[in-house]
Amino acid sequence: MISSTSVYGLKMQWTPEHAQWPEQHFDITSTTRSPAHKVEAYRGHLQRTYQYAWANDDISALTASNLLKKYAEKYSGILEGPVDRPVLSNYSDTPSGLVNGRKNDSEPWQPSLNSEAVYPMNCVPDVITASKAGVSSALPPVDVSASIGSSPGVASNLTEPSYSSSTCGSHTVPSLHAGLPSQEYAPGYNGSYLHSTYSSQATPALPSPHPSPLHSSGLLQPPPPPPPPPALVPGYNGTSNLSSYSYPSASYPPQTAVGSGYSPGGAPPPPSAYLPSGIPAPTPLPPTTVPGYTYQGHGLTPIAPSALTNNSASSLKRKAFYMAGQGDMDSSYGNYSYGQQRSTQSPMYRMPDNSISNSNRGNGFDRNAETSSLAFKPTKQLMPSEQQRKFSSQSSRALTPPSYSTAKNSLGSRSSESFGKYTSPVMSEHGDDHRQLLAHPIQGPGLRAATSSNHSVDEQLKNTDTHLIDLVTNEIITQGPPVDWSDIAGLDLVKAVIKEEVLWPVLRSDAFSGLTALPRSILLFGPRGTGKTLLGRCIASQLGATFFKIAGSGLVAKWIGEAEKIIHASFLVARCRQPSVIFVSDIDMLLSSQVSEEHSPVSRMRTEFLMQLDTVLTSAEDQIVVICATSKPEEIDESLRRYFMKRLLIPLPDSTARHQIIVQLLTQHNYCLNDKEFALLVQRTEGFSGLDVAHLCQEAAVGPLHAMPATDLSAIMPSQLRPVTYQDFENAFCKIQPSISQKELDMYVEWNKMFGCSQ
Ligand SMILES: Nc1ncnc2c1ncn2[C@@H]1O[C@H](COP(=O)(O)OP(=O)(O)OP(=O)(O)O)[C@@H](O)[C@H]1O
Repeated sequence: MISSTSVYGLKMQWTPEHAQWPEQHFDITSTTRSPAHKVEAYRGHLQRTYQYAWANDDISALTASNLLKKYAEKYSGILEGPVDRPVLSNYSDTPSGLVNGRKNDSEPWQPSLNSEAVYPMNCVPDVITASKAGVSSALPPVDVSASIGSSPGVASNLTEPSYSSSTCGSHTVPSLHAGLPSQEYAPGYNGSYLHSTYSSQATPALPSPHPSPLHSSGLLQPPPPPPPPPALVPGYNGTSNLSSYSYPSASYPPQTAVGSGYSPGGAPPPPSAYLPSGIPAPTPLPPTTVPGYTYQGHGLTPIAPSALTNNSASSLKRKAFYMAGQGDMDSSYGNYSYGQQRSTQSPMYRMPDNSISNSNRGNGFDRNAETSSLAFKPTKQLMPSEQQRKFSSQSSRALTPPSYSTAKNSLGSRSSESFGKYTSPVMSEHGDDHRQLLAHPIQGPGLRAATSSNHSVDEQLKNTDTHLIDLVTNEIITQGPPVDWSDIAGLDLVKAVIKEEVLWPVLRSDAFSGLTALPRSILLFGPRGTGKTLLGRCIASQLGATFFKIAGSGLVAKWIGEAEKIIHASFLVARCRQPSVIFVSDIDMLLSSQVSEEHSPVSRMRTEFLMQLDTVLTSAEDQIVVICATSKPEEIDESLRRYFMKRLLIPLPDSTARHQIIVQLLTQHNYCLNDKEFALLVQRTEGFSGLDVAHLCQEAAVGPLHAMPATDLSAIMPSQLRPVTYQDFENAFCKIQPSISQKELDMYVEWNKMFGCSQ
């Protein structure tokens, strides 16, 4: 319903077209609206919206008239005021900008809803009074609107709506008075509930910053507060987020256990930038204090523990698990706390301990797993001086394997301590001749040293029959020129295995000490005369060991009554002459499964041998290697094969080895053979053992002698003999035949497949 009334003689009729009045009267020449103009247009839009609602309500003409009169008086007073102030404007710009409503977009746009831009309302009553007194003429809406330009709603609503309806008035009034500060508020009030930081825009949806005059006069009931807009504050999600904070109430007990900076004395928390003015910042929950986890910040006081949430409790449980259960593994986290020195107990920071026992030194392997853990201990740093001296001094007497020549000086040597450790002082004290024979010819000064560990051996040696010692010294210990690897033709695979698995564990017992199954006993099996004994001598030479050669056949045939004692004495002396290599040929004579009589000499001999062998195998300190050889491995009791950790087949020499053997043997003589004849010799010696080839060469070498008249043999010089020719070998072949049958060879191959350790 459109109502009309007459106010001061003016016939006014309100129509919706009035809402478009600002646009009709503004001097809009530019198509690009200034910010001010945009705001005014938006305000006009809102005004029209609410005015339609108001216009549809029935109000009395008297009410409309009174309201219009009242507003006319107000605004006429303002217009006639002495100072042209942007009271009603949302702009804090110059008046010129207010008048034309233009503002360049490039110019800074200042919000009006701040304390500086709002004109104090204490001047309004004055101007109203002055208006009542001197100005009675009603101003046309045009003039009023022009003066207040930015408030079309006011200009077009000089006739106050009825406000009888609370439904529409509740929204209309705030919009009408958005820029009208009330004198009921303090001058400093900026008209906003929000902090000045966030009140950058005025929006109709905002709750009324202050009650309208109609509210103050009781004409209107205070409208229910509208819900706050969700996006009033950029980056701040309304009040919903605020609810998640623990706003301390007035009675909130002061935090006494928070660190500095959080007002431990109960002072109010500093205001937060994201909170309205006057509202203290939410008191942060005190950080949880983990038992055992000393969180000590720099300059912060300890934080009292608080109840743990499920998540934090689970996290602490995991941390406690790692701290307790896996402390050994990664205790660097669990045991480490701020302000605490890194513990040396942690393997991560554990420094090499030079005070570890000698048994753990030098080999790079730490037997004490509990203490070593994951720490890497450089071998060089932990190599004790005594170990270095031990192996550096071994070069004086040990022959290093040729292929390991680079290690010869550093590793292929033995110290005097190692020899002296097991050298019996009895030999030097008593001065017995037979005991002096026990001394190794190249053993050196180590014989004069003695340690407490060999006292038991010395006592046993004292109690041993001197006859046995003499026997061992004269018959068992074999002295001779050292044998080099190059002296053994062929057998490359066997030699490599022996070097790797027999020699080095003895030469570097420290490095191989962690292994429990060191091959201290090996079995060489194969045809006779293939170099088994030669290998034994070579091993002893490379180790610088005393070589004990015990012939099983001789024990049984020659010393059957004393075989048991001879074996005992041999091992006893071997312990005194370490390192020692005990070579037992024809071991099948001792370990044959055919021995059935329990208390026979052979049985007792075997028992003694196995007992001594077991002692060697279980002793970590003895440097004794037992090498047994047999050409009848199939006769060894199968229950005793386990005593030999390595069972190596020593086959017949191949063509290359035979050629090498022939050359080696002929170099001692004057011979005349071309390559073709050498090739024929190699070919014709197929199936010969090394010993057979040696016999062939010996037979061929005596050919020149056989050609000499018997009368000249007594006076002829070796240089006068003719050279050995191929014809001599032809003659030798008539006498020397292969000693190994094909059947035997097949047996070795089969046995090697079943029990051998090499192919
Ligand atoms: N591989 C070889 N290289 C050089 N010479 C060898 C080789 N094999 C055997 N001989 C010669 O044969 C001889 C006998 O060798 P050796 O005694 O080592 O054989 P064996 O296998 O021990 O014999 P048996 O089983 O009868 O004891 C050696 O002195 C050597 O001259």
